[in-house]
Amino acid sequence: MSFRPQPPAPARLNRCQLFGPGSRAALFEKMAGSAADVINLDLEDSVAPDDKEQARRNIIQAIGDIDWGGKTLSVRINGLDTPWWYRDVVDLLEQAGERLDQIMIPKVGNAADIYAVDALVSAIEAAKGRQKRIGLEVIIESAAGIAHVEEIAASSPRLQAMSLGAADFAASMGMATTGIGGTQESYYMLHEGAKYWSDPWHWAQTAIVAACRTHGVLPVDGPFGDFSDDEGFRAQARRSATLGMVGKWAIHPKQVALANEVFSPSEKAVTEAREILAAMEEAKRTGAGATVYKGRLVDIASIRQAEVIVRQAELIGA
Ligand SMILES: CC(C)(COP(=O)(O)OP(=O)(O)OC[C@H]1O[C@@H](n2cnc3c(N)ncnc32)[C@H](O)[C@@H]1OP(=O)(O)O)[C@@H](O)C(=O)NCCC(=O)NCCSC(=O)C[C@H](O)C(=O)O
Ligand SMILES: [Mg+2]
Repeated sequence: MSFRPQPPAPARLNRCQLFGPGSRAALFEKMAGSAADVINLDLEDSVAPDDKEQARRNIIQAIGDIDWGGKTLSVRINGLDTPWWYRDVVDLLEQAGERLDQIMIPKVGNAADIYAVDALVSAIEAAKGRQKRIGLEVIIESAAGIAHVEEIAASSPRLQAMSLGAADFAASMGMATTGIGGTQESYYMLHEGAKYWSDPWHWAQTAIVAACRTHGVLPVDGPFGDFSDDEGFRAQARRSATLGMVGKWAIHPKQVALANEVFSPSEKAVTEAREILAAMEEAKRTGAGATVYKGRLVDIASIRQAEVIVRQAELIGA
């Protein structure tokens, strides 16, 4: 470990972030009743320009009126290149109640983007005497965002989570696809006449995970567009979980259970992790730094790996 220890990410569940347009207020109660850990009420790309003001009013009212239970409640504001974002922040913080937990900033390109929102949020919190400090989350979904991912992860103590937005990311990078996440037909290796598909999202995901883990931020996989393809969603989510991401967005309620399934450690994984910790306790007692568990090496690094799984299980209450 470096002299500067790795800070822990926020200790809360973030297995699934369920999105819904702020212009469809009839969905809000259903979102609140879902099994998602995080709710994202959207003011950005799922809301048509003519509906922006009504969507903002709907969200402000729903934050106070609806029982959101123990969920993290987040609102995605409009991008900083639009005329709407400052009014989103001002109205939300001046008019919405204390139940709001987080603001999501889309299409961030550098640390200054977060600084701008942080400054506005800080001023309104002080002026209005808001008691709860609002958290921020960001979407990496542009070439500039991924190029500056590390400074973005380090940008503000308010920053809680960072997602990959596959749709805008693909557009900004000029990727030859209209797919939102998942396997891309043309991204394959050819070996002896057989195709082997590769993962075009992998490098961006690992860059996000590394930046987030360095600065104590939760790394999250964004949307999977084809909500009729459960196995495609599972495969994408399993790759993300294997890389260190903690959860995934749901753009339809049927994706919530899939995300919760993938991002909750299985009973078998939790049992193994606890057994590894017990085996290492026993090894330490006898002065050993390594031992054998089920025919394979486990050592002090295995303790840290097992602790990740056990901590997650404890958050879920498993
Ligand atoms: C995708 C949808 C437009 C589909 O809506 P709909 O046609 O109403 O779906 P269904 O008829 O299949 O709905 C079945 C029941 O589920 C309820 N429902 C639908 N959506 C939601 C929801 N989001 N939360 C809770 N409940 C929902 C319906 O009311 C039906 O209920 P019932 O009649 O009682 O059975 C819609 O799902 C939708 O709008 N999804 C969210 C879209 C969104 O927010 N997009 C923005 C995030 S993705 C993005 O921005 C890209 C990203 O930035 C990037 O760049 O990658
Ligand atoms: Mg987007």
